[in-house]
Amino acid sequence: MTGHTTGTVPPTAPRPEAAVGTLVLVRHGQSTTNAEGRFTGWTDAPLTAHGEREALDAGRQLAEHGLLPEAVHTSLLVRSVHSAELLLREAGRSWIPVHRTWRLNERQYGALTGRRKSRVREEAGPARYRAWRRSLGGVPDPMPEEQLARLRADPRYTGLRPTGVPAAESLAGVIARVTPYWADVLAARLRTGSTVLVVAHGNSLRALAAVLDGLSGPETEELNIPTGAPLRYDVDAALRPLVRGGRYLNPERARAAAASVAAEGAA
Ligand SMILES: O=C(O)[C@@H](CO)OP(=O)(O)O
Repeated sequence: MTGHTTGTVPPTAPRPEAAVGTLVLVRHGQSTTNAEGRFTGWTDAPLTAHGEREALDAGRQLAEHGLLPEAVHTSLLVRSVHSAELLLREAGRSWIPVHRTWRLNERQYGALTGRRKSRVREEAGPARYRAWRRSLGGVPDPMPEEQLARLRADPRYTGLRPTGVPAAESLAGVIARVTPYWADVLAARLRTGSTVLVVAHGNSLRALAAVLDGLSGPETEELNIPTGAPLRYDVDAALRPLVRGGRYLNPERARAAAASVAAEGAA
């Protein structure tokens, strides 16, 4: 594994003039369940070798663009934690402060957790499958009790009491839990002129983008975020993105990969 060492530390690139802070969003690298085409949600799935390479590559891209974060925010799920570690090692920024929160966790996919997307689509039909997967309000059936009890007993979720781990979530629910983290933590850091990195999940990042860009329901439904592709948002003093939707550091790769995410389950 390579990494930047003293002497090869890349320079910080200047921000566009109107920008106050920079937010970089990265979805974790490919996980084993992504590779198998299964819903993952709040379960822990390790990165595949390909996913590790994606995380390293994201770190290289950040370094090449002089995008050097001053802090990183991850979920409590290991695919996000490990991706951030690999990325930061490669970017020469392993030493920056780390903040972890359940608010950035993937959507709780309830009864769909662990199920093959193609099978669910076949059983439920494309319209219900799409509503569960991409609409704002679609909530899958609750997670079976035993599985939910195990998740609720996980020490990493002690901080969630008294409301507890949800049995299933809609994207609107994810937006509701991500919004306070945006307003109280991320926005506050960006206002001080920081470059802030968030390494999280397809749906928690869709939620964050929906808040940042003020996306409509249909726009949110169309949004798909590929693994390991850094998405840069420069924000002005009112924390509005200078470019709506942000800019992928590698737009061509990101466009193709987002189309594959959208098509998951249909092949
Ligand atoms: O399975 C999941 O938890 C998510 C992200 O991988 O899937 P989807 O993209 O279908 O929302």
